[in-house]
Amino acid sequence: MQLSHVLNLQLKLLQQLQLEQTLLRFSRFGLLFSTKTTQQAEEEEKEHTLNLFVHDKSRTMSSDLSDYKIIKEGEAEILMHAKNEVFYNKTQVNNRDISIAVLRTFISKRKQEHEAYLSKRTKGAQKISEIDDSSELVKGDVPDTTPTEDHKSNGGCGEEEDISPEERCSTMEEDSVKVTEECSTTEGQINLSEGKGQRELKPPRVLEALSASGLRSLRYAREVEGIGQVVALDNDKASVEACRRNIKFNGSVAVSKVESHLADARVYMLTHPKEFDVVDLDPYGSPSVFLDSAVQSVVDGGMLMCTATDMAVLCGGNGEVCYSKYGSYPLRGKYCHEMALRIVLACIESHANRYKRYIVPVLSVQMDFYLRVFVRIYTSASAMKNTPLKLSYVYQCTGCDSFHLQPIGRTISKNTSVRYLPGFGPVVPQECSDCGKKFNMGGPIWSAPMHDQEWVSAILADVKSMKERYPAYDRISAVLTTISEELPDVPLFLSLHNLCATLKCTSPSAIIFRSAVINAGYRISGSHVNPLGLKSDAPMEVIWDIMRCWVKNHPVKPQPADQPGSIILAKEPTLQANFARAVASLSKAQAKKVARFLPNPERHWGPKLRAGRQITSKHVSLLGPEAINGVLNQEEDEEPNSKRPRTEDSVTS
Ligand SMILES: C[S@@+](CC[C@H](N)C(=O)[O-])C[C@H]1O[C@@H](n2cnc3c(N)ncnc32)[C@H](O)[C@@H]1O
Ligand SMILES: [Zn+2]
Repeated sequence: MQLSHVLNLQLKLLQQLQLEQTLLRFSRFGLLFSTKTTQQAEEEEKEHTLNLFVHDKSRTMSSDLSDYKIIKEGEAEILMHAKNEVFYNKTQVNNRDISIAVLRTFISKRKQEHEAYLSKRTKGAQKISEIDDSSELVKGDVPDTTPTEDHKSNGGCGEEEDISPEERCSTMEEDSVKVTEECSTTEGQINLSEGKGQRELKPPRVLEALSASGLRSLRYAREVEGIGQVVALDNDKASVEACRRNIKFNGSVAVSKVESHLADARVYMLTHPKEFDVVDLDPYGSPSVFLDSAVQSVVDGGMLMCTATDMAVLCGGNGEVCYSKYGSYPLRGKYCHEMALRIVLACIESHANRYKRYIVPVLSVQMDFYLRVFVRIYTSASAMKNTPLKLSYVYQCTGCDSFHLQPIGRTISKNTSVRYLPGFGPVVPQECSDCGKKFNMGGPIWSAPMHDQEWVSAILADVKSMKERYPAYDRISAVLTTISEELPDVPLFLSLHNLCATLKCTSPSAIIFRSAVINAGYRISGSHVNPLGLKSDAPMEVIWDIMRCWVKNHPVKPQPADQPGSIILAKEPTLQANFARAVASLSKAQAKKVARFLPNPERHWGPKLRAGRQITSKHVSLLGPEAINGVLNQEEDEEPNSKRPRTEDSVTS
C-alpha cells in the first residue's frame, strides 16, 4: 500500500477522533488511556510517528514520503526507503520464520525445564526435611534449598555447594574423570533468570546483535508470546535511525519491548556477559568475527542463533579463506552445504570452549543462499572434555565419491572413570582402497548430531499448529519435514549421481538404491540440503558392492583401465545386493506425498548487499553465482533465466 494512501486513511480517522485528543497520554509513544479501541490507538501511533518523521530534521534520509513504502512481514511493518531496498530482504523471510518457530519452542522448553527443576528442588527439600526431622533437628536448622541471588548457577551444576563448577573441575585429573559428571550441566537444564537460580522464570531476553532496520526484532516482539525485552543493535547510524522509527511505527507492544542501540555488536556482547537468553547473529557474509563475543553473551542453557551467507567460502571456493575465518578446511564434495553447517558448528564450539562452555545444536538448516544454526550453550569444564569426540577430519577421495571420517579424540571407559585420548589414525591408507587415488583432508567438522530430533518434532508441530502465522509456511514446513527424517547420527551424504558418474553407468532410482542399502542391513535417509543426497551408515565398500551388482545388470561401455570407475568395477562384489523394493525405501513424508523440497518462490531469490552497494561480478562469493547471474543478466537486458544454472533447490520431491 502507498504511504500517502495510508496517511489519508489515518488523517480521516484522526478527524473522527478529534474530541478524544485530550485524552491522557502517558508518554509520546506510550500507552493510551482512552475509550479508543486498541486498533485506533495503534493507528494514531503510526500517524504520530509519520508526522514526527516528516518533521524530523536530523534524519539522514529523504523527507518525501512518496519515497517510502510500508513493508509488512508477519505482524511487523517497516517503513522502507525505495532507494535503499537492502533494508528489506524478502528472501530472509524463511530465515525469520524458522527463527520465530525455534524461539517459540525455546520458550516452551525453557518453561518445562524450569518446572522440572523446581519439582526436583522441592523433592530434594522434602527429603532433607525428612532426614532432619528424623534426626530431631530444630526447625530452623533445615537448610534452605531455594537458590539465592548470589548463588553461582551453572545450569544446574554446583547448586548444592558454594563452589563454582570450574573450581570443582580444576581439582580433577587432567584426562581421567569420574563418569558421574559432577560438573557437567545436564543438557536441557536451563539458567534461571540471568544466571541466578530463582523460583520465578523471567521472560527471555533476546539480543539481535545485527538488526538493520529491526524487522526481525519487531517480529520477535510482536509475534512470540512470552518473550521479554528485545535489544536490537547496529553499528550503522542510518539502520539504527530506521530501526527506531520502525519501533514507533509498530505501536505500543513494540515500543515497550524493543530497544535499539547504535553499537558495535562485539563490544556490546563482550560487555554483557551471560546476559541474554537468546543471541541472534544475522550478518552480511560471515559471522566469524562475532562468534567469540556472542558465545560469552548467552546465559547458561540459552541459545545462539547464527546465520552465515558466505556459502562460497564455506563450500570450498577458497579453502584457505574458510580456514582463516572458521579454522576448518572445506571440501568440494556434493555434501559441501552440510559440511558448511558442520564447519560453523565446530567453529562455535571452539569459541565456546575458550570459556569452558560447549554447544548443543538443536537445529541446523541450509537453505536458499545461507545457513542458519541454532545451538544452546552451557558451561561445564568437565563436559567440555567431550568436544574432541564430537569433531572429525574428513578424508575425501580425489578419484571416487568415497569419504571417511577421522574423529579427533576417543575415550576409554573403565568402571566409573573415563580416559580422554587422541583419536587413532589415519582411518584411511595413503591410497583409496576403492579406486587407488589420493585423499584430500578437510575439517575439522562437527560430526555429532547437528539437530535434536525431539526439538525438530516440537518445532514442526508448533509450525503446523499455527500455519497462518508463518508467511513462509510452505517452505519452512517442507524443510523441517525433511530434517525430521534425516538420520541424526550420520554426518554428510552420498550423491547417487556422483557414484554413477564415477562408474559411468546409468543411475538406479533412489528407491531401488535405498532398497538395496536397507536389504543389506543398513539405514538410509535423505538430506534437507540436497534432494539427491543420501545419508547412510553403510560403509563405502558396501555402497560400491551395491553399485557393482547394479552394473552387472546394467553394463557400462569399456573405460580406460586407470580410471577410478574401472578400478572399482574390476573388483568382484563380496555382497550380493538385493534390489527388491524395501518397505522403508520411501520416507514417511515421501509415502504420504508431503512436500519436502520446494522451488524458490520467484526469480533472483537471493541475498542482498550492504546498503548503498551495487552488485557486480566481484560479489560472487557473498551472493553466489545464481544471484550474480540474475543481476548481471538483468543489467545486460538479457533473458534472466537463460544463463542460470538449474539449482538443486528447484527440484521437487
Ligand atoms: C544482514 S543485516 C541484518 C538483517 C536483520 N537481521 C534482518 O533480519 O532484517 C546485517 C547488519 O549488521 C550490521 N553490522 C555489521 N557489523 C556490525 C557490528 N560490528 N556491530 C553492529 N552491527 C553491525 C550492518 O550495519 C547491517 O545492518
Ligand atoms: Zn577412491
